[in-house]
Amino acid sequence: MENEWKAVCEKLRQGLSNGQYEFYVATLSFVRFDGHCLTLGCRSKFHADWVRAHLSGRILEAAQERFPQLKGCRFEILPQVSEDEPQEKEEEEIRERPSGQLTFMDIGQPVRSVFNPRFTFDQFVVGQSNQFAYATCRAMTAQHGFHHQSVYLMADPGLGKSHLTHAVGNLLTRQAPNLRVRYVTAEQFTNEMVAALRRDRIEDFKKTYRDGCDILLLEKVEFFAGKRKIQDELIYTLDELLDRGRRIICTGKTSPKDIPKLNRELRSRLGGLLVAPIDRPDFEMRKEIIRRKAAYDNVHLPMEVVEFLADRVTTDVRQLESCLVGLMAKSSILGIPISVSLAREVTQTILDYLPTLDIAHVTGAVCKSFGLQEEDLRSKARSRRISEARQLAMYLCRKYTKESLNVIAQAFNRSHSTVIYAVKKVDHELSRKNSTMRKYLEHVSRRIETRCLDE
Ligand SMILES: Nc1ncnc2c1ncn2[C@@H]1O[C@H](COP(=O)(O)OP(=O)(O)OP(=O)(O)O)[C@@H](O)[C@H]1O
Repeated sequence: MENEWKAVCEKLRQGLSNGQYEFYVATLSFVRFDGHCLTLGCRSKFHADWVRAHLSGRILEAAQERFPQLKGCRFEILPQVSEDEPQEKEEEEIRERPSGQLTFMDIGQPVRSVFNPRFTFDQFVVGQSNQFAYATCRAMTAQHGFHHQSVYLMADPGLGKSHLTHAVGNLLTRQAPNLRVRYVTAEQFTNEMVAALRRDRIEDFKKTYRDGCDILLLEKVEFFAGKRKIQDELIYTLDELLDRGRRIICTGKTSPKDIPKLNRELRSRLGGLLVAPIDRPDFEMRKEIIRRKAAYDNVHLPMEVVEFLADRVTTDVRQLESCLVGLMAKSSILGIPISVSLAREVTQTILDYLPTLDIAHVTGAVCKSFGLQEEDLRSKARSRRISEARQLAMYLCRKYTKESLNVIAQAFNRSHSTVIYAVKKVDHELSRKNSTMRKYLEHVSRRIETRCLDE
């Protein structure tokens, strides 16, 4: 049975960030499976609460593949026993403790909704980068709205496509329980169709999607690339739905025209939806996202920690969330307060997929962004543009590389006190409202991080 649980963990690993997996799933222990209920052990109430709030649906779904007949899961908070205490004593203590103190039911019932309860409009932070996407999704849920256009949400991973799609699903199923809202990923759609073909039930499959659906939420359409037969079926389904005035949300990482191996008709159907792009959040939005997510978990974060995280994690919101989750977990599990130094430790671990950067990476990215040559940064030139670029480069070398102040100073042909001054100056500029330095920083950081990911 434990091996079955290990397989479930592997499955869960695929959908989670490293941080979430290591902190929350790898630390769960298999306790028992009684034929209907899977009991898992947690290390603390925080651990159990968090898993319950965030992972319950996923765990149940993944475990049902391995534990047939599984109806629900139960979480027990395992007592922290020192290693030299005998096993029997531990078991006896557990038996003696009133059950209410030791365990609490979690998932218990089968999942009622496919929609993640955390993904609501209230929990979605709106800013310049996602305003239009938010508005189009909101309009879709307006009860007396005149504007019910179908939408194609387009964004890089981790920027909120699923969040908005689930928010529509959550709200519509609450507002109008009789509305048939069908949520499916392109992969699930494909699997269902293949299974229907195998079982000679393709007519049922078509009915489900064409007749049994008022709103179709279809995620990650790039999965259809190269799957001709599935694409043909999808075209008919989309046509039927749109002809009947049904609403559709599709999501994808790129514009439909850039999805490879998609047939022309499907490309044009998807391209005909209202395309709503989502861009990366800026610094202020990232701060608000962190604040709101921490507040949701009833965790107070000092402002300097919020700013540290928003500054350090610029790639996507999922990454930001992983760092926050890791930070809250580490603080709770170790029983130490949340601080910038703890945040630094956690982000380092979580972001260490970024290869170690050197000074050349950083100066290369700065020069590209500012249209300068590397010699300009080392030269005596003091024009405003070169000075700003040089100071930013020094600041980013401190942020991204492990080099000492002296090594950085030498690389720029300067003294180590000049580097300290540059870092302070950039910090000061960043703290100003509407700081231009912040824009430069975001631009160059993105260039550096994207380059890392490509390597
Ligand atoms: N504007 C936002 N406000 C609050 N949370 C956000 C926002 N954007 C993204 N998130 C959070 O970031 C995480 C990743 O978002 P989501 O799963 O929606 O990304 P996605 O674009 O669907 O990514 P993928 O293409 O990898 O599936 C989620 O936990 C989501 O709640």
